[in-house]
Amino acid sequence: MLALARNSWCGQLLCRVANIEARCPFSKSSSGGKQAEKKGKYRIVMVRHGESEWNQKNLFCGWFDAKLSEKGQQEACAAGKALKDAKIEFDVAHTSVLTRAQETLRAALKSSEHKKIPVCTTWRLNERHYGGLTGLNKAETAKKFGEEKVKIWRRSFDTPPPPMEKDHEYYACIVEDPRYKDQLKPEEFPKSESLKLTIERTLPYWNEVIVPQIKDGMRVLIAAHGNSLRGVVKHLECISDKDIMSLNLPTGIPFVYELDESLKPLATLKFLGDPETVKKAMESVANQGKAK
Ligand SMILES: O=C(O)[C@@H](CO)OP(=O)(O)O
Repeated sequence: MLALARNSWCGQLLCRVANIEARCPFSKSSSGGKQAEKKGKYRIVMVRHGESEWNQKNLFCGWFDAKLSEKGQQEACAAGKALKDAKIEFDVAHTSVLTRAQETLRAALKSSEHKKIPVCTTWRLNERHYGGLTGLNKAETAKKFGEEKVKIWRRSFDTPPPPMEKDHEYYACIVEDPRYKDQLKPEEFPKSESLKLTIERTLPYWNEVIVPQIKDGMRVLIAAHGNSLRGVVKHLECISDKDIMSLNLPTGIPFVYELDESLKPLATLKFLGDPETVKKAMESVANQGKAK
């Protein structure tokens, strides 16, 4: 059994949990139309953190622990309001080790006036590690290396960015962060991660911790990151390696999956937000990698 969860409450659950086979029978033809409104046997809600200070500066962030910007705080509060308006409640929440995801979770639960719930924290939900690109400006990087190259680094399925070497400006503050002490040995830290590598470390947590909770009837909220959540979405909807390139999750807008008894989504993800705003927010994430 993988020692995945830091929180002892989650640890207890892990001991009860056997490996659960991943299934992905979802097909695009079952999405949209009236099906999108259908209520599933289970439901899962996810939210990408609100805008971070490094999102605001358009810097590759990855495992650097940027805080939420003021706009990000507001987005997190708005996410909570959207959850409250939709009358969605939770029994447990999962988040990453990184402050921007934890702050988002806290602010969303607070603004939705939610009761206190257990929160499980794991590095497995962290943003993908941006390696040597960490701290670089995305638009300047596109100017230097070309937009196509930056798109491959940002969105391709299996091309990792260049590795973060030990002399990198942000290497020490990541590897020496005491919050990883009981989760990762120094040699286990990624040097950079593609989406494929991110999925390989996120899915065991999904399968062994989150899936059993959902099947136990718990109402689960995940507050995490653009790419760790793209991995979960890819898995749930069986999106191809090629098609996943065009999915850009907006900051701070919760999305919902209604799931059947085998955790197959009844429809594609449904954002709790006005469609035009969601569309613009997704385009703006995609455009961050353009040379300006
Ligand atoms: O910089 C990052 O860590 C991520 C998310 O903010 O960026 P991108 O959208 O380029 O994958």
